Amino acid sequence: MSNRKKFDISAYFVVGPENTKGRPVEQIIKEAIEAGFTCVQIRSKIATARELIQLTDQAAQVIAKAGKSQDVTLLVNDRLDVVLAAKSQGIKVDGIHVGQWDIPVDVCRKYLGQEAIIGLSARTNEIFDYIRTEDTSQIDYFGVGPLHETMTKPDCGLDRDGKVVTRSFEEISKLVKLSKIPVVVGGGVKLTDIAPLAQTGAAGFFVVSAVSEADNPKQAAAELVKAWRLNSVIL
Ligand SMILES: Cc1ncc(COP(=O)(O)OP(=O)(O)O)c(N)n1
Ligand SMILES: Cc1ncsc1CCOP(=O)(O)O
Ligand SMILES: [Mg+2]
Repeated sequence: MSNRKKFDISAYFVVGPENTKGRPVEQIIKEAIEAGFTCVQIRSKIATARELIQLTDQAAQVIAKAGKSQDVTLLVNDRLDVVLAAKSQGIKVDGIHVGQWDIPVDVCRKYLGQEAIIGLSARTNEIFDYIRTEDTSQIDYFGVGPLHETMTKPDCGLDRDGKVVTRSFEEISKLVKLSKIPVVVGGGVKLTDIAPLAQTGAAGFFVVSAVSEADNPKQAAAELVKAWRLNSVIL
C-alpha cells in the first residue's frame, strides 16, 4: 500500500538471500504474505544493486500475483539508489527503511516524494530524545529493537562498551505512548514474544529468522500473524 495515511506494518517481514538457508527469497516472501504478512522489506548486506533491484521486482510480482498490491507495503532497506532504479523500471515499490547512519530521511523524501513510505530505526534510548527534539513529520514509522540479541544483526543494540542492550516491554510501551508515529518492534522476536509485544500498543512486529529460517515458513508466518491478531490492542 503506498498511501502514507493507510499502511499496515502489523506483520512485517524483513528478508534477503543471506537469511533463507539457500531457499529462493521470492518463495519465502510468497509464503509470508499468503500467511497474512502486511509489509515486506528487502534487506541484504551482500547483494549487488542489480540483485536488489531483481529481488524487489520479484517481491512486487509475488505481491501482485497474490492480489495484494494495495494491501502489502514493499520497502527496501538502506538503498535509495535501488528504490529509484526500481521505480524507474516501473516496479511498484512503496518506499525505504533507513537507520540514523544511512541516507538522511529528508534526502529520501526529496527523491521519493510525498507519497513514499519512509521508516527510520533508532536505538530506543536515543529515540526518546529524538521524539522530543526532532521533527518527525517526514517519517512514517519508527523501527525499534532489539527485543533480544540476534544473530541476524549482531550489531543491533550495541552500546559503547560493545554490549548488546535489549529493550523491555515497559520501555516499548512508554515509547509508543510518546511517539506521534507508529512503532514497529523487532530483533530476536519469536512467537512467544508476540502477545506481550502486542499489549504494548506497538503498531506491529518485524522478523527475519522466525520466518526465513523456519522449516515451514508459511506455518511459522501464519502462527505469528494469528498471535498478533489475537492479542493486539486497538488504541
Ligand atoms: C523495520 C526495521 N527496523 C529497524 C531496522 C534496522 O535498520 P538499521 O539500523 O539501518 O540497520 P540495517 O537493517 O540497515 O542493518 C530495519 N532494517 N527495519
Ligand atoms: C534488529 C534488526 N533490524 C534489522 S534486521 C534485524 C534483525 C532481526 O532479525 P531476527 O528477526 O532474525 O532476529
Ligand atoms: Mg540501515
